[in-house]
Amino acid sequence: IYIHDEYQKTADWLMSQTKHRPQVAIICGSGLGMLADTLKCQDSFAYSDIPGFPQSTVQGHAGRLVFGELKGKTCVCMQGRFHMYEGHSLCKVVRVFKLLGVDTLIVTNAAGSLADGLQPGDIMVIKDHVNFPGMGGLNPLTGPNDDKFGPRFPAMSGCYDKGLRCVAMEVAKQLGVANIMQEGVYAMVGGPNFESIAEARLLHRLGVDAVGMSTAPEVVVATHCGLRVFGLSLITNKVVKSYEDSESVNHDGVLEVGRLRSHTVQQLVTELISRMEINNNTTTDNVA
Ligand SMILES: O=P(O)(O)O[C@@H]1C[C@H](O)[C@@H](CO)O1
Ligand SMILES: Nc1nc2[nH]cnc2c(=O)[nH]1
Repeated sequence: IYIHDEYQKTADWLMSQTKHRPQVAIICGSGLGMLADTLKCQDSFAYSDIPGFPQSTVQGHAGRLVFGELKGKTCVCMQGRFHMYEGHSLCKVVRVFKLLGVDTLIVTNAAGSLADGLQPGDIMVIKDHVNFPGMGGLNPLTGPNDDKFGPRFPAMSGCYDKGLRCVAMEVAKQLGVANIMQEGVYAMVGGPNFESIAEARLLHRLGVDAVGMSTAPEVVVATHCGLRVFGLSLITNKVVKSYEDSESVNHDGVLEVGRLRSHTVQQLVTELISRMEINNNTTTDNVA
């Protein structure tokens, strides 16, 4: 879907099918979809039944949109995301969430670590990103700008909300997992292949802490239309940076670490949502 009226049709269809009016949208990363199962009073829709929605094709991404309540907040959860490497035009479904009245977007992903201090199983709160495809012109905001959503030239400094990052660190302390959590910079590459050693070394030298194949386009679209954003990466593997290292990464291993840590990620996100203050977005500031 590309134009405002089409996003609106999708939003209207969803609002005709569910009484939930979400304040928070959550996009679940590889192996982290279990979060959606914890929503209370659920209404859920297969992507294939939602007018205008693309299909999710990757193992570990169920392809369901789940509405429900979490700690007194109404949420909508994408159990399955759309990746550029699946051949989707860069994902703008976040705009549907804006039209549903969502105030805050939470994104999670699985990522490989380049930083020495980040081990598999650690959680990285995303402080900032490098959108490699976006910088090269594969940007979801390419094309005529729709002023109803946001400005032609949106700023991206501060796109990962500082207040929410602070709350997340407090929550980690409260849950006793502060030792596995730190802030860092996420870089998106196009995928679907994992990094060559030379690419890994390049990313490391550029100051990237974790690398993955998603998130940045979603955050760009969300920031463009005025949503507040929180993001976290579950570190599922170390990116191989040495020619002496015989290890190699694979998607099953990524999903396995997701399974091992999904409960912790779920607790963190749930507690963060419980503590967050919501600005009522039913008047949708940027959206006419
Ligand atoms: O949807 P996310 O970004 O969590 O998925 C990551 C990147 C690839 O899609 C996949 C590789 O294992 O996991
Ligand atoms: N690009 C990339 N994506 C990932 N997703 C999970 N692990 C990795 C990784 O090592 N590299």
